[in-house]
Amino acid sequence: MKNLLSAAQMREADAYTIKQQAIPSIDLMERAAKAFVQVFMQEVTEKDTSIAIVCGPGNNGGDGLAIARLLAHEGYSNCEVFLASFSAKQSDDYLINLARLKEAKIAVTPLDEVARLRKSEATVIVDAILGSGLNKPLTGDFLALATLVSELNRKVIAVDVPTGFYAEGQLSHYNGVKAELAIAFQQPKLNFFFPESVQALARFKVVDIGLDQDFIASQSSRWKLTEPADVARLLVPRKNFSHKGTYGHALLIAGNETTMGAALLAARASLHTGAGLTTVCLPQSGLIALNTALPEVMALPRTVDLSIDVFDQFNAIAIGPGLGMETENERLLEQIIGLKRPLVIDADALNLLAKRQDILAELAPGSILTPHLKEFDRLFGPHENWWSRVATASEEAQQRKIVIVLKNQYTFVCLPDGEIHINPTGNPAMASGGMGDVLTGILTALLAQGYTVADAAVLGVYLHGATGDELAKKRAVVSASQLALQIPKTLQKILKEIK
Ligand SMILES: NC(=O)C1=CN([C@@H]2O[C@H](COP(=O)(O)OP(=O)(O)OC[C@H]3O[C@@H](n4cnc5c(N)ncnc54)[C@H](O)[C@@H]3O)[C@@H](O)[C@H]2O)[C@@H](O)CC1
Ligand SMILES: Nc1ncnc2c1ncn2[C@@H]1O[C@H](COP(=O)(O)OP(=O)(O)O)[C@@H](O)[C@H]1O
Repeated sequence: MKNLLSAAQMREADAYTIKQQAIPSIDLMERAAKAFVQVFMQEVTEKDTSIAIVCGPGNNGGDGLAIARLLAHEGYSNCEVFLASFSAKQSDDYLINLARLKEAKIAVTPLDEVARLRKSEATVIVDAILGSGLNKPLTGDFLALATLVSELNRKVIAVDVPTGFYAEGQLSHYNGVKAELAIAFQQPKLNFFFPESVQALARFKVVDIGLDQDFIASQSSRWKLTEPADVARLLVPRKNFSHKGTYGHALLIAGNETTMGAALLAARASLHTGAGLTTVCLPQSGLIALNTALPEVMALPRTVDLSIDVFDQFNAIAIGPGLGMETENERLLEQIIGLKRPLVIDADALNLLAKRQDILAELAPGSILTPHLKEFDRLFGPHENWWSRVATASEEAQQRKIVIVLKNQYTFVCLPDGEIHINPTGNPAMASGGMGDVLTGILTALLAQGYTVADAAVLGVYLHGATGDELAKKRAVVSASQLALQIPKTLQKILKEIK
């Protein structure tokens, strides 16, 4: 997994690399500019596109100047360079690149008045005004320029980050540049994974600028990004001479009169994630549907006189999808939590726990909660932004020694040891009902097969999103049923990569 560093740690990585590789900072800047240009050329393929490169006074602006020279070298013939120097002091590497640009006979236009940019007819704007050096809110000329860049409504491609964007911390009242794309150096910024970043960028790409990998890996950071190599390492192939007993028995306590589908979806996902056996504990009225739709799955009718001993036979238990909020379900949840076994808790079970904090306190360590935003806030109180929500999730996970899977486009898997694993897979085609039920089925099947709680959570969330990504290559909308059926293909793909 990739260790995601803060902006301050990234500056240390820069400094370390400069020393360790004996590479002057101006050469590192050149490397960064070249890496940017490689991606830029894929984005803007027409070399006569009119491009405005707006450069601030620091190293972000220095990158912009180097980018302008490299683009001219690549044959982009219609570039204008604007200098947003204002009153700030210019960095050394900025000045070197300014001299190089002049040597290359490329003209620059100082923006002594911000409004001069308005006359530009560029269809693409490269935002190299301020980058990760941002240390105070935008005001004055910088704010006016950032506002104008956004207002011009051109395709804005930001160098490293859009001007005004903080790499981490709360992004409440964003007043910076609105970019179509940010081409970030070395690693994605933490805030790219937070929903509030839509105010600043539509998408991002990351380019490697060769900072010291060992140094980055050695830094202490609670933030991790799950990578394909991690899931390939975690996933265990099925063994020779194995049988259904080898892969555990998953139980899903789910479904109600009008939400029986949730139970079927979770069961379908458990089946296709490879649990040896899957049983659904559902109301009597769901039996025909279950037997018809999923003949491989067994049923445990959910009657009021259900003996609690019956739960001993299962290797992993989930409760919640489509369960319903009735008193008898609340009682059942209390009994199940009373078993003092790790559980997967989703949907209505989370909503019931929001009302019953006394039972929540009894939850066994090693349990997994899978809330979306609303379920999370119902459980742990309202949050004004995602940064504080994730902070609470991590604190709760540590205090209760549980895993909290806080679901979103980028799901945050908060572990009891304080690590927060950001999941990069998944896409908006998956934003439809039942998707969370499928995730619960996946997680329960992985636990039944003997994966540790942390591994099951990281692997399961990745698998869920990766399956959605594969389906979304050919579909604008992906349904939960389709996703559940496709899981074995994703598993096979990951296993092939191991070989
Ligand atoms: N080795 C390195 O350090 C590398 C840095 N690179 C670039 O360097 C950038 C960071 O450069 P800098 O640290 O020079 O900083 P910036 O270029 O982001 O900002 C310039 C200066 O503006 C001032 N400033 C901050 N917030 C302001 C505000 N709201 N209003 C007015 N002035 C403000 C700060 O004093 C800052 O140092 C990265 O984003 C990246 O683009 C790349 O060249 C790759 C290598
Ligand atoms: N835009 C998106 N990008 C990535 N994943 C998404 C997106 N929208 C939804 N998902 C995933 O789908 C699931 C939805 O869960 P949830 O809201 O509980 O659905 P439901 O209650 O309908 O089953 C989560 O795992 C979430 O990460």
